[in-house]
Amino acid sequence: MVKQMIAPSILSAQRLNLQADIDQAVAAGVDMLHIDLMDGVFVPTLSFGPAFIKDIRTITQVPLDAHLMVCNPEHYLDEVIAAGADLINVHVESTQHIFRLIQLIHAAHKKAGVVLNPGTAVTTIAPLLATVDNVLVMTVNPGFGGQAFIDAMLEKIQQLAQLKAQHNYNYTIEVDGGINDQTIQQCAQAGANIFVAGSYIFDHQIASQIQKLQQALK
Ligand SMILES: O=C(CO)[C@@H](O)[C@H](O)COP(=O)(O)O
Ligand SMILES: [Co+2]
Repeated sequence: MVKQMIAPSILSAQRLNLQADIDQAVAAGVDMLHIDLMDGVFVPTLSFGPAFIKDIRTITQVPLDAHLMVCNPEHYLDEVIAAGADLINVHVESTQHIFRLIQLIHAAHKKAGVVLNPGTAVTTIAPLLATVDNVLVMTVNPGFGGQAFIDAMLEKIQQLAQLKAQHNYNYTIEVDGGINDQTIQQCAQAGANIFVAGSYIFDHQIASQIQKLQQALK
């Protein structure tokens, strides 16, 4: 049985009080921190760049999950690797050479994930499933925190779980967007193992929100 992991998305944390928010999340026992890189082109918003991952690396030992929402992810990969990300998630829609990127991430001894926008079918990444360590299913349209979970994504999670069981693949299934104490249960039942939550955690009392998510997974 794969471990269930909670990964707060620090996009929703207080920027001017980030270290305190991260410390609270880590003290509450989260498994990973999720960092959204946005370039204003692949998604209409700007967020953090690779240098930011490096800064976060200096304040915590918790594994770092880099979610690249950028065009030409190959331009940023070396920097993201050097910054200390542990899992690097690349959108299949963002590059013509997803396989090469997965190979480069593996060559750097990092975990490689492929991300699917809500409109992208699982069949698109069928040739990658034997190779990747993680499949990230976007459960909202990427670009913003605080959006509502798209229910139709549950079927995608189920498909990935079925394919994994059928072929004995090794990837984890991560969900990102609209995760709360209800949707986390639906995703877990569908077969997801890594749960990213931003606004649900950081818009309220951090420790108690994390506890509610942990409780919902029991
Ligand atoms: O990648 C993204 C958004 O594009 C996410 O990681 C968000 O940060 C999730 O925020 P919530 O939906 O949980 O508020
Ligand atoms: Co994300």
